[in-house]
Amino acid sequence: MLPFARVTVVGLGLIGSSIARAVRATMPTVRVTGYDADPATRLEADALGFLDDVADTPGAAVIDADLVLLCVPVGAMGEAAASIAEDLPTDAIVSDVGGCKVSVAAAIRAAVPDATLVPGHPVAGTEHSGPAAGFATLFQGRWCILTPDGDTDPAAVMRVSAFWERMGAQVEIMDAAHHDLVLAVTSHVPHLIAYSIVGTASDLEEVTRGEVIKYSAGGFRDFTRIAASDPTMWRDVFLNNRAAVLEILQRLQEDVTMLQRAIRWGDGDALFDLFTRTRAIRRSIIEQGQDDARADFGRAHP
Ligand SMILES: NC(=O)C1=CN([C@@H]2O[C@H](COP(=O)(O)OP(=O)(O)OC[C@H]3O[C@@H](n4cnc5c(N)ncnc54)[C@H](O)[C@@H]3O)[C@@H](O)[C@H]2O)C=CC1
Ligand SMILES: O=C(O)C(=O)Cc1ccc(O)cc1
Repeated sequence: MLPFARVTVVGLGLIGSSIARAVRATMPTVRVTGYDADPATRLEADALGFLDDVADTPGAAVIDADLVLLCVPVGAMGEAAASIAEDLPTDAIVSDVGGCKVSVAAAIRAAVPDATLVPGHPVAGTEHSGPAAGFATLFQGRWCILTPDGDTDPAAVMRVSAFWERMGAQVEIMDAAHHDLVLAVTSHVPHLIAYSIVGTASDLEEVTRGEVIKYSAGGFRDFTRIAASDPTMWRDVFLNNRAAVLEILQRLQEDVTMLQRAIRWGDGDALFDLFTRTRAIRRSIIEQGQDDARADFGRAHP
């Protein structure tokens, strides 16, 4: 039996449009309605044809939904939830896909205090955004982390889990604060490092931009992919996962200082030991089958 019959996606970008496509591919009898605050995006989504209906207002989009998925930037979650509050059916489940969970759950909860809320985060994505960038297989073999609070109806959590599993994801239930710390280490700070190194390279006066592009082989090229990620989305992630990101950045700074000392004092053993340890981590990721040509990010254990 299907967990939901009428799903509404609010925010029709990379993730929202991928969910709509994945539902069509894996649960073809489920009706998917979409809404986006940007009229041009609504038109584009309609033309791409991955929805059964494109609504003109948020209220019309949710009026008979049994699952509403908020797929907007983290900083817009409260506003998006408020826009559906009046028309949300009392028995509908509200979920989201935001990359940080504590602040997002609080913003949604404040806007729809009586709704059944099952916050989520599919740990799957790309550096692209918008409705044309989505694809039906995005969540296959990837983790989706759900962060319900202790009071949430377990049946609602099970239905949202079943929904993600149908789309090929593997579900993990986690405390929201723990999610935010884990993702700060594995996703948020790595993105910050990429934004930072690509910015530094392009600012260097003695190296022309032309040379940066011409000689961007290997590692630097990988950083430029990450640093091409959506500016609105990532600004919001950093502003909404402040404490965890700052804690991990502090640790990183200490570790970089240690490397700086090792280089200054010619301590080759310290460098060699660290590089040996990090190589083993990469190898264990590959052995566990988490590597992927598209992106290494968030592949579920087999
Ligand atoms: N991009 C990625 O790789 C991943 C993103 N996420 C999360 O998914 C969410 C969406 O990200 P993307 O799909 O990549 O962004 P996107 O930029 O492709 O799409 C976001 C859409 O939300 C719309 N929007 C903004 N405010 C709105 C509002 N108040 N009401 C209705 N629509 C509104 C925008 O017009 C845009 O079309 C973010 O919270 C992000 O943290 C989660 C996993 C991966
Ligand atoms: O493209 C990549 O490498 C990513 O890291 C994708 C991604 C971006 C944001 C998320 O919250 C989850 C996954």
